[in-house]
Amino acid sequence: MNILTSKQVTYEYRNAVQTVRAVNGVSCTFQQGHVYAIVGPSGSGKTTFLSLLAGLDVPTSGTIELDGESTAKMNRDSYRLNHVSVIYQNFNLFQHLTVLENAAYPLYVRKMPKKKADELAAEKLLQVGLKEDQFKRFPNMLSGGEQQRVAIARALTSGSELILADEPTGNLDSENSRNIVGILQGLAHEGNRCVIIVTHDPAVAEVADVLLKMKDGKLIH
Ligand SMILES: Nc1ncnc2c1ncn2[C@@H]1O[C@H](COP(=O)(O)OP(=O)(O)OP(=O)(O)O)[C@@H](O)[C@H]1O
Repeated sequence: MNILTSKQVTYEYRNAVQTVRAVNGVSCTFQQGHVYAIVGPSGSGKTTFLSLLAGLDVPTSGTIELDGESTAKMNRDSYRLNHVSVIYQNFNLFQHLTVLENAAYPLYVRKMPKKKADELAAEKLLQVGLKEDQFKRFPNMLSGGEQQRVAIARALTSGSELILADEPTGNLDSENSRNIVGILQGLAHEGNRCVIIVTHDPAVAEVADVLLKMKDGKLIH
């Protein structure tokens, strides 16, 4: 079943001197239960397209629909909170919260009792290969790859039906990378989520159910 649809989506970055058309008339559909990899050369518009799907930016023209309803008509905060989980290239962890609190954050927002939220978050942190003695640390006391795994654990606790990830294996060694790819694949195939990954990593592209190739802001076949 289609969960997300991009219809003729275009996005332009504009400033006083120039306009950059980063995404140019992209139409495609995304289904639950599938892993999608968006690949393409640097500057081809992958991250911009992902941020449009995530509701972080609004298309200059065209529409993005969730279950047939235009996201432009929805409250953007509630779209992001209730439907989408994003794993950012730069992790976007809260520096003043511990590793455990970062992973549990989506559950705190949903008013789950702290003890239960922390238990669930701990489970996800262990799943992505973090160790219990790291749970009370702050993000700046972890390596880049460890921070990336905290960001992935946070996406796992959120339970969102859409998981969008920008280079989720970018800072990981091959063993951790395989583990994360397996988790993302499991979320799609067993958890029936829709997983969309922007990647330069051939190992990720290889396991994707659908490969979307971008060039100069367009999807190519
Ligand atoms: N804030 C911005 N202002 C102006 N132009 C931008 C901005 N961000 C990105 N661009 C331009 O938009 C185009 C698409 O960028 P985007 O980051 O989406 O590409 P990408 O395929 O994700 O690249 P990479 O693989 O290097 O991360 C590029 O030409 C880029 O220079």
